[in-house]
Amino acid sequence: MDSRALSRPDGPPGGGTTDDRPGKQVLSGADIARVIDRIAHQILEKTRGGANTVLLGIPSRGVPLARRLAERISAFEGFAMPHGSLDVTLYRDDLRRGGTRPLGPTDVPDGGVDDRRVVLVDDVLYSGRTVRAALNALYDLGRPSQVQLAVLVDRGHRELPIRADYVGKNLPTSTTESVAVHLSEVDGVDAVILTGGAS
Ligand SMILES: O=P(O)(O)OC[C@H]1O[C@H](OP(=O)(O)OP(=O)(O)O)[C@H](O)[C@@H]1O
Ligand SMILES: O=c1cc[nH]c(=O)[nH]1
Repeated sequence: MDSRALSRPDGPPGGGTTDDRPGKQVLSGADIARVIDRIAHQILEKTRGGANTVLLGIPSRGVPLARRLAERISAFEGFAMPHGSLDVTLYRDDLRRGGTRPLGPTDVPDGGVDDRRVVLVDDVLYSGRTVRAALNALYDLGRPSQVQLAVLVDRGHRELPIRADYVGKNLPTSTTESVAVHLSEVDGVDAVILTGGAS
């Protein structure tokens, strides 16, 4: 994510942030909670009640999102939804372009990924390069029966033939804008902020 703007979770809906920094709040904390509930229901519908399914979040913010989805699915259906994390750092296509990135956690639930449906979870879908890296990382762990993708925000501008199965919010953006997802587990607040664009 891009962290150039911050806002408290329940700022003015649809516009303005609750502090002085630039950016437009496109999802409040309450909006994010509703979106997670919706995606949790959609996952249940498209996975025959979550059968043989594992949620794997892509660090950083995909991990708490996967955990929240699993918690909501467990609350709705009364079973423990397996969830974990999948680091993609070593599979990124920009590794040789310099800069260092800390490794994130890979934590696969008991039973692994072989012959199971894996739902990858991330906060933002943009070029699709992170998801490409996640697919390579995943297939080094095993052979899932199916892979699906859930994202909180799809901002367009794909550079690879990748699409999400579950989208919290489709957000048309320009390439000069940035989408910053803030989650309480990482950032202390829940909000999605759009920054940048033509000045
Ligand atoms: O579709 P893409 O063009 O790959 O962009 C989307 C990715 O960019 C952000 O991650 P980032 O690499 O900024 O790391 P972070 O999750 O640690 O913030 C975001 O969390 C997605 O994973
Ligand atoms: O705007 C963007 C683009 C990629 N990743 C993000 O988190 N935000």
